[in-house]
Amino acid sequence: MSFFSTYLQKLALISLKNSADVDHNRKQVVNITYLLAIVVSFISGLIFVWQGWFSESLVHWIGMCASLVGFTLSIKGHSRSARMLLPFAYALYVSFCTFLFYGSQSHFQWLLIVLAAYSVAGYRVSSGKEQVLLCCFALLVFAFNQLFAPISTQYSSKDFQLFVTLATFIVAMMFVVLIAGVVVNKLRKLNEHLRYQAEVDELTRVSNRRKVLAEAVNVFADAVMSNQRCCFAILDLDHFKQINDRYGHDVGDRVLQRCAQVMQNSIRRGDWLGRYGGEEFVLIMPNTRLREAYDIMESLRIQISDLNIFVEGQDQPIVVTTSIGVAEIKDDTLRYEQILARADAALYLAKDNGRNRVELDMSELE
Ligand SMILES: Nc1nc2c(ncn2[C@@H]2O[C@H](COP(=O)(O)OP(=O)(O)OP(=O)(O)O)[C@@H](O)[C@H]2O)c(=O)[nH]1
Repeated sequence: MSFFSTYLQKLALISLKNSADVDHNRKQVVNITYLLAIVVSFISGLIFVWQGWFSESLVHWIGMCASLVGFTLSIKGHSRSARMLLPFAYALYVSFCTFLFYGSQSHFQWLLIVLAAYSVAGYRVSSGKEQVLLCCFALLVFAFNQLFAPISTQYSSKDFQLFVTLATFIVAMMFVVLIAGVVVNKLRKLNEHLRYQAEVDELTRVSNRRKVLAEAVNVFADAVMSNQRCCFAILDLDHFKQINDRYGHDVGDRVLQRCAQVMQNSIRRGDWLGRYGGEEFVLIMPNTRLREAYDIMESLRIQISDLNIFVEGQDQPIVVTTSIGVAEIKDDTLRYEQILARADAALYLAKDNGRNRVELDMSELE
């Protein structure tokens, strides 16, 4: 079932690959509904041919052609026409089959329930009126079939009706599963997108201040509970204002991006890097002693100072340096903000001592 649903969903995405279209999921629902209609009418047509009911099988082939037309319209971009055609083609096909072949006792008319699910997932939330109309339409057609279709016909033996009932249940179930899959997928992607927006700094693509400070709380709590060490470092690019003033804000942005990239590439698994604000970054290093943190920061400082950033219109590359302050958790540290404050004090020291250097929190060295 999941194998089938994966391939059906992929097929439904034929025309939608790489689409940034906001209607992406609704189109996918329309395509899935058409594909299911194609499969149902095709299998029904084959069964009728196998039974020797050649002329009767025409109803199924016409149903299949109508579904193919709708699917083609949908993938060619005529979404509105495809969306409008579907309920009518579907209702006509179900009614013809119920009246002419299966009879109301086969429960084939229950396939109309698919239109209710389709009205929810295939239309915009703002199209409430259309959705209600479609549900009413499905209900009316269902009632019409239930009340006026013959209970059985010459084609529908008891066994055949049982087969149609089971097939109807399976198709309706598959449809609901596929549509639920589309909706859940959409919600998952939306959730991921919102989380990305909430946690990632747009310019540098590293964690933003909110996210990295949330991780600082976790790392600090873990360190306290497991009686382990952890270090926080604050990194600040030197004389960044001059870069902005000399080369412009856009170039300043590029410099920030390149430096963030270097930092991101050189941090260890389990470390957390985030943009603290402006040209300042914070690095959280769990389970790390001050000396080890110093070595890591020293290596990072050298990598940044070795960066030659070429920009258009400039013969000489831009060279940027960074000052870094590092502090370690202490036995009497009660809140993570205390480590950050000590790292900040060490950073000021690095600036005061001439920049492009790493300074450790002095209180640790006493
Ligand atoms: N291009 C760019 N500039 C930024 C961004 N955020 C902050 N800045 C700039 O970063 C500069 C920071 O300047 P200062 O705080 O004076 O620090 P500095 O020039 O780096 O000097 P020191 O830190 O003392 O070495 C300001 O000019 C801000 O406008 C940003 O996202 N993009």
